[in-house]
Amino acid sequence: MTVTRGLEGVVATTSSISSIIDDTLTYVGFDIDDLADNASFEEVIYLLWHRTLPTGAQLEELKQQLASNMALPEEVLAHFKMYPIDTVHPMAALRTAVSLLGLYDEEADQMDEEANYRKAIRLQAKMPAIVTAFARIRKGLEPIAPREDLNFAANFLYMLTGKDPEPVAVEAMNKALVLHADHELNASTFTARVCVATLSDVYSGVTAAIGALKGPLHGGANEAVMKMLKEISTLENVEPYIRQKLDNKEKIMGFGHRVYRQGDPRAKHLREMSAKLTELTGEPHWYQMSTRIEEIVTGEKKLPPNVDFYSASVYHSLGIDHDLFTPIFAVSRVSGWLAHILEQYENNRLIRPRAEYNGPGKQDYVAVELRG
Ligand SMILES: CC(=O)SCCNC(=O)CCNC(=O)[C@H](O)C(C)(C)COP(=O)(O)OP(=O)(O)OC[C@H]1O[C@@H](n2cnc3c(N)ncnc32)[C@H](O)[C@@H]1OP(=O)(O)O
Ligand SMILES: O=C([O-])CC(=O)C(=O)O
Repeated sequence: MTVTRGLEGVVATTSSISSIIDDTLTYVGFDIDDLADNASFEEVIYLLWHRTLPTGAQLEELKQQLASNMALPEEVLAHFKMYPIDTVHPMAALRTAVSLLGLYDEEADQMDEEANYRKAIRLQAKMPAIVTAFARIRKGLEPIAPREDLNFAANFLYMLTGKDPEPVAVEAMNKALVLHADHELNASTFTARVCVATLSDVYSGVTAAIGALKGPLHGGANEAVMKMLKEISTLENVEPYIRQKLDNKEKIMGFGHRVYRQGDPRAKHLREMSAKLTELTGEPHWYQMSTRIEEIVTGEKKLPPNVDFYSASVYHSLGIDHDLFTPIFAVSRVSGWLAHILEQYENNRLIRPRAEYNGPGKQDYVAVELRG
């Protein structure tokens, strides 16, 4: 047996959703740069689920379906109020809430294509409501109902704060959602596909994927980047802090990637947004520290920043609590997970690799009373 640790380079499926070829990312053949500059997140959801951009009428229909499915069942809101809110991470709350939603969806175990599509709409729509409701309830605030007149990005910000969001904030949030929507067979998407390849249900697939995204080697890195920036705290402190980490062979969060070699094409969009938003909020030091970190890490280790690095200072500038950064990633990436789940069902085969055994050789059973 040949063991490929971390399945590096292993091609486990075909997919028509997104591709990474020579460090270029496309969704259904559309370059991520083109989509980041021009597309709404709702258009991207449609693209990932239907493999074509929507007509005006199709887009309106999807927007309406999303807006009208955003509200959460009372049972889920009541559940949040029972959590030990001082210790629960919002990603854990999100994971549990998605699993819980499945209990209140009468179609949860209905496996035909139409029912699965309806569940995809409901889950996509409810993710921002879950994240924002939990964020408010833990502060003793009431959740805010979504507004049908706002787009997806604006609704997220509105449900979080209760205020009409500034156009610049909506634009940034929309772009961040577009950039995070899908990424070929990353760890959380693979997790979702493994789960539903047993013919388990959509809620189980998304719950499993949230668990995988939570880790700091994957989506959890964006929160870890902000923690690092806060620890560094001044521009002068960047160099000694980063050099000490590198000397200790510690990883710098937000750098490196399993697939990209020259760089993550999404990072430059987030870098630009970080420059603009930190200037607008009067906190340009977050951007200045970030670019200095980038100079040192790319210089010393030849490791470029990934999508998580500049998203930290972008979300911070939007006034978002740092432990909500990874849940926001999930609010976007659920579009990709759902596309992959539906694609997996279309042409399913159980995913079951092998392990090379390296434990003890053959042993004889000894009764418990005779064991030393
Ligand atoms: C949305 C996303 O999931 S993007 C990724 C988000 N994760 C992070 O930002 C966490 C930091 N980065 C990492 O841990 C890694 O680069 C990963 C997990 C993204 C990719 O991991 P892998 O492909 O398994 O690479 P691996 O961890 O084996 O690293 C290869 C080498 O580069 C080094 N390296 C990789 N990333 C970093 C980093 N961020 N800082 C310092 N060194 C690093 C490793 O120490 C290793 O060095 P060695 O060969 O001398 O031992
Ligand atoms: O593809 C990966 O391994 C991680 C990543 O960048 C993503 O999921 O967006």
